[in-house]
Parts: sequence; structure tokens; C-alpha cells
Amino acid sequence: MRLRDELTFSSGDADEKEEVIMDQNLWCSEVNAGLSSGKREVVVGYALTSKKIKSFLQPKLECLARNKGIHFVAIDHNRSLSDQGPFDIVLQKLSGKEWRQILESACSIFRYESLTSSSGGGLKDYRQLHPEVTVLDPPDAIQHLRNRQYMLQAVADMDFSDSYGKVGVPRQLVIKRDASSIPELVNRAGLTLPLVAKPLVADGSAKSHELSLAYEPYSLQNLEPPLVLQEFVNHGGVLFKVYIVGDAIKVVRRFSLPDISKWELSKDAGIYHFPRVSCAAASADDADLDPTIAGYGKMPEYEQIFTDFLLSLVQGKA
Ligand SMILES: Nc1ncnc2c1ncn2[C@@H]1O[C@H](COP(=O)(O)OP(=O)(O)OP(=O)(O)O)[C@@H](O)[C@H]1O
Ligand SMILES: O=P(O)(O)O[C@H]1[C@H](O)[C@H](O)[C@H](OP(=O)(O)O)[C@@H](OP(=O)(O)O)[C@@H]1O
Repeated sequence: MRLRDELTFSSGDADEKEEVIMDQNLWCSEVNAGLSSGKREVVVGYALTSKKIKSFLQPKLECLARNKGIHFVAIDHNRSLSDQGPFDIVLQKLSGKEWRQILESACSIFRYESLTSSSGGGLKDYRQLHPEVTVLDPPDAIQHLRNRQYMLQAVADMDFSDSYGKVGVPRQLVIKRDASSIPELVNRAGLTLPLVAKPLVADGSAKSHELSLAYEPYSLQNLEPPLVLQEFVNHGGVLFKVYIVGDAIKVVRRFSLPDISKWELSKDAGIYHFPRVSCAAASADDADLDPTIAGYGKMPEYEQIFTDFLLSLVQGKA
């Protein structure tokens, strides 16, 4: 059980240099409330991009978490990780490079060579120094999701022979450089048009979601490699998004790009850039779908599921 005087936090605000010690009276009353209720206080240090903080750490989530004794604390990018906390969980979605920059700028206690490892650099040493802290998710476990060439490999490797339908990965081609070679490479690979062009790097930036649809390969020469080209797969204009948090699995349905007919293909040319097609606002609630498929825009009861999951990660730890 954490003692009160251990709990000093840094604001994590890049503009604030000095430690911010929470109001001891406020904090004590909460910890006392927690202690009296037997609830264990859980401290989650987070290292997320500002975009992710804005979209993820919504008041509804923070309020529900606090009621369950879970406190989200920004990891101060200006101080060494080991001087902060103590944390029960480090919630992170940064690349090894971003962690490296944070730790280098934080006069980190870690050796420089440890920053060069691919699995999030100093975070790897932090995990060795603090095995009691759960890192969500370990950089080496999610590294492949940052690359659209490798992110689907897990699906391609699965055996769905006993499933009700066919699950596959669209045929795709990676273009690392030299966009002028795309028409020849597409022809040589025998890819069927139209093609969806996606940035190869899926790093969570707005740019990484800038997708294009090309009806002929020559317009692809205007795109900026590295990118991945995927054959367009007609799928009825509805996308099923599967959310998995711990053991909880939820399926939501979204409107997607409509099917493309051969007539359209013959009439259409050029390349079209499209926004976040199947975002939460594109709920397919009204689509004429099999009623057994539950779901809507976002993951239902997400805040409840995620906070219960965080508690499950620390249950049983002293
Ligand atoms: N090969 C494809 N065939 C047909 N439609 C596709 C294909 N790839 C992507 N799409 C359409 O483009 C949308 C976005 O594609 P994708 O999910 O790969 O991008 P993303 O940026 O990873 O999306 P997310 O918003 O989930 O991060 C999909 O929801 C789907 O509507
Ligand atoms: O359909 P949703 O709103 O869940 O789409 C998510 C998307 O699946 C990714 O999780 C995005 O995160 P990044 O890949 O890090 O960009 C989310 O973007 P965000 O800006 O809202 O965090 C989408 O919402």
C-alpha cells in the first residue's frame, strides 16, 4: 500500500519546471477515503502525444477513474523517469525515438547506449529497474503496429480454416522511395486497380491517416513514399471495428468506403484523397445489418471497461 508522503507529482506540463506537490489536504482526504474504503490507490503515469491526451484523457474517463482510486499523472518530460512517481502503471504510446528524446533531454540516469535499443530505449532500462511497474503497452510489443507493412502480418499468419467466412489481408505493395517507379512496380506486381495508398508509418500523427484512392497508377507518382499500396476490397461500405481491452472484446460498425463497380472504374481516373473515413462519427447504426451485430460509433462503456482493466493489472500486487 502506498504511503501518503510518497505521493508527490510533477505537473508534467512542459512549461512548468518545478515539481508540483498536490494539495496534501486534498490528497490526504482522498487517500484516507480510499484507505478507509479499502480501495488501493493506483497511480498511472502517462506519456502520450498532445493529440492523444486531448482525445483520450476525457473528463468522463478521469472522473470515473478517480472514483475508483485511479490517478492519471503526466510523466514530466523534463525530468528523469526514475525521479517521478512512484507509478503502478506507465501508459505510453510513444515511439522509441520520442522516448529517446525525452530521456536524453531529461539528463537521464540511464546510459546513452541503452537509448539506442529498439524497444523504447530508456523505458527498457526503467522496466528492468522497476519490474513492479506495468508498462502499457511495452514498446517492443506494439512496434510492428507502427508499420502498415508488418501490422497485418499477424492476421495473415492466422489460420481461419474453421471460420464461417474468409479472412484475409488485401494484396499490397510497399514503396520505400522513388515514386516515379510506382507504375512499373504496380504493373510488375499485378495489383488490381483501384489501389488504396496509405503512409507506411502509422505513428498516430494526423499525416499517418492521410489515405488516397487511385483509379490508375500514374497519379500515384505524386504521392510521397514511404507508402503502402493496397488493392481496394469491396466490402459493402460497412466496416466492423473490433476493440480489445484486456479480455473485453467489443465490435462496432462504421460506414466505410462504398463498393466500386467496374463501370465506375472505367469512367473514373486520377487519385482521390480521403479523410478519416470510418471515424467514430461515421456510425453505421442505421445500416441494414444483421441485428446480432451489436455496436455503434465508439466502444460502448469504454471508460468502465478501461478503468476495470487498469485495476485488474495491479490487483494482487502488494
Ligand atoms: N484495402 C482497402 N479496401 C477498401 N477500403 C479500405 C482499404 N483500406 C482502407 N480502406 C478504407 O479506408 C479506411 C481507413 O483505412 P485504415 O483503417 O487502414 O486507416 P487508418 O488510418 O489505420 O484508420 P484508423 O482511423 O482506424 O486509424 C477504412 O475504414 C476503410 O473504409
Ligand atoms: O474509430 P476510433 O475513433 O477509435 O479511431 C481511433 C483510431 O483507431 C486510432 O486509435 C487513432 O489513434 P492514433 O492511431 O494514435 O491516431 C485514434 O485517433 P485519436 O486522434 O482520436 O487518438 C482514433 O480515434
